[in-house]
Amino acid sequence: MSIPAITPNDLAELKSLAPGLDFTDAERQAVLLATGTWDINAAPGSGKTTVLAAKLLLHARKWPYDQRGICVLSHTTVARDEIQKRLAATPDGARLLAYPHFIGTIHSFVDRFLALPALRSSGITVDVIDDDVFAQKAIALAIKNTSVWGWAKNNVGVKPMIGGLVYRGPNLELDSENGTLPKESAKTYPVLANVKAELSTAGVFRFADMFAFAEYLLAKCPDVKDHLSRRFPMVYIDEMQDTSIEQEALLDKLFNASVLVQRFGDVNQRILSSGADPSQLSFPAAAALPISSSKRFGPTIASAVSTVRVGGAPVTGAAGDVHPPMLLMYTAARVADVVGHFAHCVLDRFDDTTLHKSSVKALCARKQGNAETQMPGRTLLDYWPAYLEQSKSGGRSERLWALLRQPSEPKLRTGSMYSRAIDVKRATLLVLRAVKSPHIDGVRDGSQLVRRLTDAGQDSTAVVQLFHTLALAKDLDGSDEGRARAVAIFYQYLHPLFPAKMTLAEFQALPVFYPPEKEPEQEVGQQRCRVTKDGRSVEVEIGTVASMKGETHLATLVLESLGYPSRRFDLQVALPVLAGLNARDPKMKESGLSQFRSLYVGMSRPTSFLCLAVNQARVSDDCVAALQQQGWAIEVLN
Ligand SMILES: Nc1ncnc2c1ncn2[C@@H]1O[C@H](COP(=O)(O)OP(=O)(O)OP(=O)(O)O)[C@@H](O)[C@H]1O
Repeated sequence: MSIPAITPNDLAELKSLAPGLDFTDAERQAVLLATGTWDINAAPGSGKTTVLAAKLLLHARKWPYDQRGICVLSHTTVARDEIQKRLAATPDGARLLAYPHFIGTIHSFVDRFLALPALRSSGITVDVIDDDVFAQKAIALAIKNTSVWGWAKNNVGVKPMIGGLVYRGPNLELDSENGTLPKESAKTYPVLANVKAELSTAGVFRFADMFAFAEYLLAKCPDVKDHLSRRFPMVYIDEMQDTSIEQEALLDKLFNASVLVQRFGDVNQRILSSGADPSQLSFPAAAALPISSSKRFGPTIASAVSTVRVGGAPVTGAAGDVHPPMLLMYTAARVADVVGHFAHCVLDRFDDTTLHKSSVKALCARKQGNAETQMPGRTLLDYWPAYLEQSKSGGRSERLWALLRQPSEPKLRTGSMYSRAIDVKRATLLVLRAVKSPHIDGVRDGSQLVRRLTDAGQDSTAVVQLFHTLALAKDLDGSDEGRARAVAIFYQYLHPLFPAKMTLAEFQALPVFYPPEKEPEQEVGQQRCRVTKDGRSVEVEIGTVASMKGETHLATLVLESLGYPSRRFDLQVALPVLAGLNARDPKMKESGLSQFRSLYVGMSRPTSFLCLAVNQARVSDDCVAALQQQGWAIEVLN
């Protein structure tokens, strides 16, 4: 089946189809004109999605089939929406948004064309496909069985394993995404198999189940592959670097050799699918087409970013240099001031008009971890102790005063009683843990507290009263007086649960009650730091590298972190490479390479100002001198 080629004449039309965008360089032209199956390995800020959307626009103008379409697959709905938005801007492009074409995530493609038909043909109606919902229901069902309940009580890994129950492969074999199943001969195995079967009948699934049902259909009906290949003679895949080995294996089974597949991605930005060995992935093919120039930043940032790449050609900067990059060295005692200091540097460099138009962010590869023997600068929590992402997996705050904070705005207080209740229960659990109460062994979640105390024959009335009191109390966290009041409240209601002989003075001195490191007014939110200087303000958003993938910032602060499992500090290893003192170890293990890829993503976000923060104890004088010679600004925070 022939697909009309895009010609140099078509490219000329891009001037009017995509005004303001520049596709005149040889690399972008080669990608736009490429027919056949190709990989496109494109640098950060090169506008991968822009080139892909331009190519689709040109296809749309001459697409000859009304029963056969173009299939565009992405990983995230953000990328899908971006492509759809660009196509919707022209009448030709808008035609690609409907039958016979498909633009969507790999998951939605698998659901629509394979998994849901397979389930329907087995008489199963889907109620919900959601990992969290599944996990909750699976655990609740499984622990009704006394053997499982007892097992889960003694082993913290059991519940996540049950929550992760999933089907794998064409034979729908039972497995778990979060742990190892018991042996089939174990008495708990049939219980888990029944839980999975029961939830399947009720239509409750995990996302990954859909891949297994897709494989099931492909094995049962081999002609599905030919059918899909006829329907979609041209396939584009965006964000290819984030494809897992399982997804890649499935994609291979979907289309036959007649289909032209073009895959866009950046091998250096592969940071989401952890655990897999990237060398097993086929992207990018040896003969990939490059787009090596970034439209985001200038040559200086480009050269810094290039030094931490793990493969491919160096990125070049097609925009202009704005400010020299900066190395900010801090002493251990000042680690919590790094973000604020960076904010001052930003205020010194940019006017208010520029600041209003764009974002300023601080990012770190690692959110939290326990490596107490190492010097600060280990995780995001060292730099910004208030940072706690309420992650989907249900991780909750470990900081007492953040949990007890009541929004000052009455509007925000109404309707949030549920989450307030969760927070005060968690706070109570933290206090009972801090006193080493003998009654809370194995309690991991504040909401289990009352039940577990009752089961243990304790009177939990006072604990319930404490929850009520804390939920309604105001201003407990913001001042010494408020915090003293909170400590007194805890003591009043909880002291019967304390170990014998604990005095009030000992209780008051517990580290759990230490005041927060930052004054609350400096914390705009858990993930924002606002700094005011000479009447001007800037807000720095704080997050992990993974949460800021794909973004463009005005200024970016990259915070050093300790890798796991490498147990090495990312910038400590990377700075001598950046400074040109030594090359990256060619035998570096995957754990180290993944840290370099995170740095690559983080350092390639800013248009105008890149700052790297590192503990002064981990940088050599030679390194500082070499960076200075390259034009880097150096600051010390001590
Ligand atoms: N062809 C182009 N001409 C002019 N500007 C462009 C072009 N392509 C992209 N840009 C601009 O360059 C910047 C970076 O683009 P974009 O974020 O799409 O790149 P990306 O390849 O997705 O980056 P990353 O992989 O780092 O997330 C944006 O400000 C975008 O508007």
